[in-house]
Amino acid sequence: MAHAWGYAANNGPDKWVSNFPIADGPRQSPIDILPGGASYDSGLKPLRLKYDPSNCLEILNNGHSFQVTFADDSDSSTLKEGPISGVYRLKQFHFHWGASDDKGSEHTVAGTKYPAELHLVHWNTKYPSFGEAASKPDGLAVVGVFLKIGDANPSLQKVLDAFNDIRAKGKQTSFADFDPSTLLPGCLDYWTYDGSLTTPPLLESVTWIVCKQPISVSCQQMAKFRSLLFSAEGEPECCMVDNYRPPQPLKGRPVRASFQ
Ligand SMILES: O=C(O)/C=C/c1cccc(OCc2cccc(CC(=O)O)c2)c1
Ligand SMILES: [Zn+2]
Repeated sequence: MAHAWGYAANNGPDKWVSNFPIADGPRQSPIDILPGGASYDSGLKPLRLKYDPSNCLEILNNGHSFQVTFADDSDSSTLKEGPISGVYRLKQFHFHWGASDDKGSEHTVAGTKYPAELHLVHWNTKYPSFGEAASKPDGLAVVGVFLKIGDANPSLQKVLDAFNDIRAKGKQTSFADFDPSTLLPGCLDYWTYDGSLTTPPLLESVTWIVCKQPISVSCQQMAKFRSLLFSAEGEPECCMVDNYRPPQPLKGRPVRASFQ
């Protein structure tokens, strides 16, 4: 029977280690990023992101978050350069958020929590598939983008407008012609470190690329995030909020900055 992990007191991040012992591993994510502790690396290249909106397939409530899934059978939506070698294909993007605006991001910056965090998940094409790549130390590259309360984000609104069809766990609907680069900040300065998936199976296969500059989200748009449900149709309604793992021990890992 699939392990029913979640974010509640009885199955949340503090309980995951019992079924996923790697939760106490040497390269777990997220982390608290200390800008003063990051070392500028002039060898780090700018991120080279190329996304094709026609690869966008559907939007899904998976009971932990919602995700927008992309066709990954060609190199038409890829991440190259930055801290990685080779070509990584975009598989999906999703978010983590809080019950209130004072929390919700997974990574934090000198202890500062943002109300939400976007993850753009890419897999290394030296492996045959996402599933294969997910178990390799250089298998995945996730671009993290913080969301900060401000003006309404028109690009994000296109995603939120699909929520009525995916309110409950397991619901999905087609979602086409969306360009995820419209969710990126204007400045692509980043921090990078070796980490893991932030949900079970917590595989230590992620090169994290966390953008320094946040994108904007309005209070009303944050309320729309919180209208989703962890629960499936016919179950007692449970609002999808606080679906974030708190920062994990750095355990001596270097954090590099692409900027001074
Ligand atoms: O059996 C299952 O429920 C899942 C199996 C599985 C098997 C292999 C990989 C994998 O990845 C899930 C995933 C993908 C992308 C990001 C994250 C973490 C996050 O939310 O940032 C988790 C999941
Ligand atoms: Zn995530």
